[in-house]
Amino acid sequence: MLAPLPSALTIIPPGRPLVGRVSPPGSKSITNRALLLAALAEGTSHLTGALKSKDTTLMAAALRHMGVTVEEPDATSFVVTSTGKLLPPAEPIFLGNAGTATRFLTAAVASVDGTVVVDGDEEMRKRPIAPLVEALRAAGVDATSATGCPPIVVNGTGRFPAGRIEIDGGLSSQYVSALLMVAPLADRPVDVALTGSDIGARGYVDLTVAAMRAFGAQVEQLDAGTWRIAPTGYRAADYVIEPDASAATYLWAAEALTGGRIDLGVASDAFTQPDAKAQAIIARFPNMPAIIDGSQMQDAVPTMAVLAAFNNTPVRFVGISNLRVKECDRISALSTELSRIEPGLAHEEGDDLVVSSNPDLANRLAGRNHLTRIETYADHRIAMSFALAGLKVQGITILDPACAGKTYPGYWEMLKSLGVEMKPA
Ligand SMILES: O=C(O)C1=C[C@@H](OP(=O)(O)O)[C@@H](O)[C@H](O)C1
Ligand SMILES: C=C(OP(=O)(O)O)C(=O)O
Repeated sequence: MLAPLPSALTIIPPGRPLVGRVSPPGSKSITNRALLLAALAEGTSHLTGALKSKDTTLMAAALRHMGVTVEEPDATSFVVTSTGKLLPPAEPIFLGNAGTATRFLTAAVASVDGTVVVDGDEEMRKRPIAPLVEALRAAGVDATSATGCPPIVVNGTGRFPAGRIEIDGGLSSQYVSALLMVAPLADRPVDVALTGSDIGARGYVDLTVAAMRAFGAQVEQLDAGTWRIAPTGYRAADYVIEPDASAATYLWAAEALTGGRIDLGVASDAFTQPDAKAQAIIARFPNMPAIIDGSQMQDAVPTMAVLAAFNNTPVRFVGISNLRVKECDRISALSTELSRIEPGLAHEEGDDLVVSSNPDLANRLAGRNHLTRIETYADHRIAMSFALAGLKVQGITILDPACAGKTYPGYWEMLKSLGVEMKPA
């Protein structure tokens, strides 16, 4: 048994194709949207296929602190009962390093009648939220953040302001999703309009609109950068959450790297999440393209970057500057940790990541008997993606493997179920 997880885990390359059936957990993005929308709806909503992980547990706990009943009848369901109004919590709401929960709630609590402090952990306190706070302020919400990052203090009046609200989603699409989701609570229509640069991962906004509609919202897209939201509020719903596409990328990559066959029980074209686009690129391994634009599948970049190290030809990842403000600076983390496996295996060029690639990497490093200790920076995706390198290279040792629990608590057990041996280091 791996539980409790050790402080470091060495992956033993299986030396054979990985074959088996794995059900990825529910989508983090959709679970945290559905939890919030159910909390803003009057009545009881049943969410099934949900993710239970650190990020969704923190969202559920925050909603409970604001008067919502969130029950957990089994490992993949939430039953949410609400009056449709969030109440002021007795204490600051703590959201760890959950970007979705922090950004979505910062806007949602503008509908509370009272003061809410939205806070996160040390890493979250470095992740920018100023564009969202500024947009709320310009719309008339009393929201402040001393540092441009959490904590944020929101003094709500019990009503979200109607009218036009402008937002620069260049740094994070979550700001746009956050405003869209609170908008049906106004007493007149709200137009959410993009300013400045386009949003990176537009697919996440599409996910938001789809979830809003499932909970009764009326959203009209006026043009590429403007959405009009009717003052309908939300109604409770029974909502099925699809599996997590970002989690699926590790399985697609494990399959590609080992020449295996892993049945996820869901076709790659059945996902509505943006990261599912990575499947077509991963399927081209070991002939992945020379340039990969990661802007529309940002959370899949760590997976593809580690895979690229074993590709036939070098890969340059472009359109990924937002990766610098995720759980850690992922461009720097990927470059540093790939180069720990072999010096020069990756480097940064501006905000691009260039992976030198070496199809013979596993053979070249085969005789090596020392451990390569991969720093994971409290970032689940760095931990999970570098475990893939351990399927081919001896001695890959993942520090703080428990950080995978942010979105995929069963990750190490899943690898074990496919026959991958791991030992504490
Ligand atoms: O809306 C969402 O569910 C998400 C949007 C993306 O973040 P940004 O919009 O900050 O790029 C993504 O990286 C994150 O994991 C989930
Ligand atoms: C960036 C991520 O998460 P979030 O922004 O929701 O913390 C992620 O899951 O890769």
